[in-house]
Order: sequence, then structure tokens, then C-alpha cells
Amino acid sequence: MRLKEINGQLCSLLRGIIKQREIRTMETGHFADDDLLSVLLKSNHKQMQENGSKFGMSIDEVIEECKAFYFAGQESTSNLLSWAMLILSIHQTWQTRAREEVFQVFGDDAPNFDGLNRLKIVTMILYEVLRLYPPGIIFNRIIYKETKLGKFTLPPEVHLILPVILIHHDQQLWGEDVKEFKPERFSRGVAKATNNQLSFFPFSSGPRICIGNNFALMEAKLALAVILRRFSFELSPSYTHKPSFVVTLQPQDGVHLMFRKI
Ligand code: HEM
Repeated sequence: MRLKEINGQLCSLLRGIIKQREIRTMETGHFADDDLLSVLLKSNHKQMQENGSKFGMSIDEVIEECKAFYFAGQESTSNLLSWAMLILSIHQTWQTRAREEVFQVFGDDAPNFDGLNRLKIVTMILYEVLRLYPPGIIFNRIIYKETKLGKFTLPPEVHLILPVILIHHDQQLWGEDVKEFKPERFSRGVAKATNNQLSFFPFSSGPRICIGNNFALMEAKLALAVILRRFSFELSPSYTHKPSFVVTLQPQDGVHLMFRKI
């Protein structure tokens, strides 16, 4: 009941935002492309103009896309950042290394896109955090036609569960130190860290891989760069480690940190 109510409120909020965009487009005579919704509406309009209206998305479909992007993008990235902050508060040596890299790459300049792409240590840290605490811990698939999977032939309608977290924590795949935080595993990239096996896939894999994967990493790097250059942080004694899975893997009572201005 409550879920339906919230969904109703969310849909009417989004419908209002979409309506406003349509009014703005009619007034200005052109589509803005300054955010994802505008880009979506613009490409939808182009699609319908070129191929006919039945090839475009309905308003309800646009609303569903907005919801998907918001929920898929917001919670997962904030969880990644929370776990990264927790881990860096425990592993002070890596916090220092990450900060040194941020200063080395950006100096006194504000973080920029090119620099974020050059953050090697920070990227290794984020990969290792995603390995230990993948925001999505299982993926579900339902087979729609008979499929061969290794020595098995699976009929349609079979429900498959891919336990990402178990694979990320598998000692046979990652070695004896699987439970330890060791970003150096990724010093030569994901392919080397995994021996070219599909043993690291926090963003899933294949045709339905997370569409926001590069954006999420960029966002997390930007947030870390901004925080690291201004603050050092330690774990507060009030923190209790309770990873819990509610849609995504999250610290149940939050991450309690103590910040010091640099
Ligand atoms: C650390 C951050 C993120 C993680 C770990 C993550 C992980 C994933 C995973 C595992 C999937 C596939 C789920 C499945 O196949 O069952 C997925 C799908 C998706 N993600 Fe992300 N995601 C993140 C951030 C984002 C961001 C920032 C956006 C958007 C800006 C986004 C948008 C999407 C969308 C739209 C899908 C569905 C794609 C499709 O079905 O084709 N994600 N994500």
C-alpha cells in the first residue's frame, strides 16, 4: 500500500518535470541537452520524427527510464563511496597514497576529467572496494529459450542466480588473501588481476552491463579527490561493522568517521 503510494507520488513528480521540459521546448523551439532527461526526450523526439510515433517511447516509458536511472545510479554509487571511505579510514597508508596521488595529479587545480582518468591508485582502491563490497551482490536471469551452459542444457524459464559476492570472495580464484584489502591486485588492470577470467564483475557483464559504469567510477573518483585534498579521516569508535543487503549492500548504521581539516 505504502509502496504504491510512494510510486504514485514519484510518477506524478516525474510527469510534472517532463511536462515542464515539453513546455520549455515549445517556448524555445529547441530541445535542451544539458541533462539526461533532456537528452532522452530529444532522442525520443528524433526517433519518432524519423520512424513514426510507434517507434518512440511513451511518457510512462520515459518515467520508467527516469526511475531506473535514479535508483540504479544513486544508491549504488553512494554505497561504493561509503565503503571506500570506511576502508580508507582503516587503511591509513592507502589513504595517504591516494591523497598524494590526488595532489600530484591536480596540484592546486580543481579536479578535472583528464586528471580523474589518470588517478591510478584511486582506481585500484575503488576496484578493490567493489570486489570486497559489490553494491549488487547477486544478479538474476531467467532463460527465455533453451540454453547450453557448460555441460548443462537448461530449458526456458529456468531462474539463474549469479552470486557476484561469492565469486569476488572465492579463495580459489583470488588466493589465500582473498578477504584482505589489497588494491595492488589491480595495479596492472582488471584483466591481469583476474587472469582474464570473469571473476570480477561488480557492474555485471555482457550486453546488459551497467550503462552507468564509467560514470559511476568517475563520480566516485571525483568525490574521493575532493574529500582527500581537504580532509584526513579516521574511523570513529562508534562504528559497528554490519554490512546489510537491502536492494544494495550497505553499512546498516552508516559509516561513522572523524574528519580533520588538512
Ligand atoms: C558503483 C556504482 C554502480 C554499480 C555497482 C552498478 C551496478 C550495476 C549492475 C550490476 C547492473 C546490472 C544488473 C543486472 O544485470 O541484473 C546495473 C545496471 C544498470 N545500471 Fe548500474 N551500477 C552503478 C552505477 C550506475 C549509475 C551511476 C547509473 C546511471 C547513471 C547506472 C545505471 C544503470 C542502468 C540504467 C542499468 C540497467 C541497464 C540495462 O538493463 O541494460 N548504474 N548496474
